[in-house]
Amino acid sequence: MFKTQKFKVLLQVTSLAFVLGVVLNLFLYNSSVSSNIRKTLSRDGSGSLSRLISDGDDAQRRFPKALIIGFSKCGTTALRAFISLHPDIVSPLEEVRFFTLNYTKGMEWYRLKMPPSTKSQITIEKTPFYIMDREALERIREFNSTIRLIISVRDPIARLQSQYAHTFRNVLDPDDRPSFKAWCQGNANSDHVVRFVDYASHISAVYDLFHKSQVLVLSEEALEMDPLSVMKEAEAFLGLRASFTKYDFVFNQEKGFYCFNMSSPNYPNIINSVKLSESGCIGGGKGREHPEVDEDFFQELVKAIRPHNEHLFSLIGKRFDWDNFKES
Ligand SMILES: Nc1ncnc2c1ncn2[C@@H]1O[C@H](COP(=O)(O)OS(=O)(=O)O)[C@@H](OP(=O)(O)O)[C@H]1O
Repeated sequence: MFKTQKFKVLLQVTSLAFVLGVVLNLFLYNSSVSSNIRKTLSRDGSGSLSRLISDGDDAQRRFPKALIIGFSKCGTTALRAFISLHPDIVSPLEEVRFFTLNYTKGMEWYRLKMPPSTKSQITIEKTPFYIMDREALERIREFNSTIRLIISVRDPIARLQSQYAHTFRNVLDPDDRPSFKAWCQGNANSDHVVRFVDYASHISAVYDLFHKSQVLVLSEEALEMDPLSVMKEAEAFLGLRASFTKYDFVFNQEKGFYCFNMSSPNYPNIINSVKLSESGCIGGGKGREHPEVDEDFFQELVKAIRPHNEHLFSLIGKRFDWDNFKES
């Protein structure tokens, strides 16, 4: 009898020790997961810790559910940066170029390029060259046929000027670089130039592969003039809760475009995931001076490009009132 009681006590003590051990282990495991997340975040700075912790510890690197696929020189950097203000968006700082240059590195390589996110957040990646590459678009469809795609377009002549300014950004002496006209005609022959700004042909390829409802086409001009409206459009398109406000953006006279308002409640969401100047503007050589275009060549470009613009407007069912194409 005495022996049985002793055995029971022993059994109870052992069970208690076992339960305590399990609880302690779970606690240690959880704190190590949290500290791993913290370390990951502080190392790559690619997400807001407070956002993740407040949403529980389900943070992990997840594949993008939305992509900004083009067009280069159409405000895609500002677009990605502004969207990242949203508390339910995370996005890698750099262009990953997975579906073009890095495809052979494999899906796991791609996933590990993404910042940690919670289940309720959406990861967005921007690589503006995807849209110019049919094979990349096919790979995206194979990756996720229901993915959301965001495309920004711009006045085609302004885009060409922006590309020229970017190409020769390090050639300071004008004698050392071709004129804008020579660059358009030589470096890239006229057909090539028209193809570069023929948004319709590239967007048609997107519509061949994805349902139109998965694709949002925005304009760089709208983003420049009224980022809040563009962000609200993107927010609705991505099915996000309404979080953008007029306090998120401030117009910077010196830069000539909207920058981040560092006092807005959403501002902490982009710290470390966007490269900013001290004034809260997007750096990286945006807003370079555009080259002059000689009048005859300008008219030639307008004539060659206008039909492609009309094709674009009928394809996407919306018009852009581009300065260089206004009928006088
Ligand atoms: N708010 C804000 N901040 C910074 N930049 C802005 C903004 N809105 C539009 N833009 C215009 O974006 C143009 C650069 O486009 P991208 O970012 O797509 O260029 S890139 O392809 O990634 O190099 C760049 O064009 P350029 O002015 O020709 O340099 C910017 O004018």
